[in-house]
Amino acid sequence: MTKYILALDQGTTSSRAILFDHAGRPHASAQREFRQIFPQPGWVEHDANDIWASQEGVLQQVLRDSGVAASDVAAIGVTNQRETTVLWDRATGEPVANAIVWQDRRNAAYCEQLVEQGKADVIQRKTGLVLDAYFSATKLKWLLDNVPGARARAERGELAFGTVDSWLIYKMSGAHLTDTSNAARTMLFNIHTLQWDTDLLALLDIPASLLPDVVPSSGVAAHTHANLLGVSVPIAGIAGDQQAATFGQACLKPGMAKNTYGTGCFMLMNVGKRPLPSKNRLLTTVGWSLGPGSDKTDYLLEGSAFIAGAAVQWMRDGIGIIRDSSEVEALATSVPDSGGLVFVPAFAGLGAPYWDPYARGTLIGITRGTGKAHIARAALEGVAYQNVDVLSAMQDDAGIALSELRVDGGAARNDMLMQFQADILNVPVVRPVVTETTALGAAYLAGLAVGFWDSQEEIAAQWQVGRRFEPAMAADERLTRLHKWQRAVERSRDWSE
Ligand SMILES: Nc1ncnc2c1ncn2[C@@H]1O[C@H](COP(=O)(O)OP(=O)(O)O)[C@@H](O)[C@H]1O
Ligand SMILES: O=P(O)(O)OC[C@H](O)CO
Repeated sequence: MTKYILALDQGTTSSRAILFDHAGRPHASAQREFRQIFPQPGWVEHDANDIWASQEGVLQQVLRDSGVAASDVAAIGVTNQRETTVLWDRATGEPVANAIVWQDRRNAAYCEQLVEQGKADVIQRKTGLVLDAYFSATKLKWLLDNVPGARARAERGELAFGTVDSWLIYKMSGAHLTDTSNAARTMLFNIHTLQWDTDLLALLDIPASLLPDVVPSSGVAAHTHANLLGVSVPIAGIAGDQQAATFGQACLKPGMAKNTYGTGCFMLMNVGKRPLPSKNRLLTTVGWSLGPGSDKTDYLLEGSAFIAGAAVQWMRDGIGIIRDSSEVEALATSVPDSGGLVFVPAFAGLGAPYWDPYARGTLIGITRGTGKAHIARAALEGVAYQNVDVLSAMQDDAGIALSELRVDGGAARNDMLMQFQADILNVPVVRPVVTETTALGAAYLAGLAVGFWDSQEEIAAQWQVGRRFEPAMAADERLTRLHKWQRAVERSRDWSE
């Protein structure tokens, strides 16, 4: 039997390749950063060729460095930064423009026009999404309307659109497809019928010929070109990174939730086999489809905060109060508290449940005694406070109280942040042994499809607690702090003009 599943994790700032063994443990990994392009304030782009070059580079490197033969890889799982929009020429395989990244806000005004035209309700009903520039649809429309000749070429059937999963799979195999979890992030996909929605395509003037075929998240979808690895390997798992992390955290039953602390923070809760509409401006999204049809599909509720680890990066690169992200914990714990300072990390507006693109980062309560340690502490606390708003919206929507929150992502290695998160949520926070849960989720989806793993029960049994953080804050202190946080949030809102 083949020995490994190879997961490709294409994130916002880096591409990773990880080989997983039967126990669901990482055997070897490789990672490469790639270029971020900021052409104007609020715009964020990637060169899709850089994305592919970095991903192919780590794919080859992990096999070379570990000495694992491609013939020992049972299948490939692909997981990716979501919503980021790639448009390429079917004949040459060349992108027609830079990819527009999920963080890009260039279409905020157009989205407001759609809201004014009363389109938000129909969009939420069909797609589960809050009408926002975050999703792919308005990014694709922008490319068609602004890249010279693109619309005419699209109408002649010469171009292909895809999220990053589609782009990577096209480069590896020539197939043009995506899975239900990624399709659900385009704002063009009906999450009830699991098909592209013709009304939304018409509303946004998007030719259907651009779109990839939609396949289940687990299932042999394509095979790699033989010249990529010397042998052809099945591509058998595909999922957006946050959905993959939810699967990798084995949140396989309704009511189970995880939070990933990367650049941003993404909390997702399994709500079962039916999409649950949110009354609190959270997103309803496809988690994964283990086969065709909605009875094989798990749905999730999602709340995102756009800034988490990025606040730590800012303290390192922007104001230079730390030299390395790992120093933030020692600095923050060098003071007993934040000295009354509150930090709302709304650098890119506020995500769920506020959806305020005009909010901005706010540091309030500065006194003569405020020092850099207080700023570090307030920043970590601010990352955690944002999740209180998201979790209370989620518990209200789902009608349940969470029994524990599973956590992962680069900033989840920060023990102070995790303890404060447990305290302020009043919910136990649990960090697993394997924290590469995004890649692991993609590996599980691929491995289930080719019989490398047999069942979801086997996967759930592999999940192991690394460390558990129990809430230890008195209720009155928590409420006092949350009240102060709410006041700070109000001051951060509606700031940018
Ligand atoms: N010890 C730490 N404490 C807090 N944040 C950290 C720590 N180490 C890394 N980070 C943050 O984690 C983020 C990287 O996590 P990762 O999961 O790789 O993110 P992404 O997938 O979004 O690129 C960075 O923003 C970094 O600032
Ligand atoms: O690349 P990440 O890990 O920051 O994830 C980005 C999300 O998929 C955006 O929706």
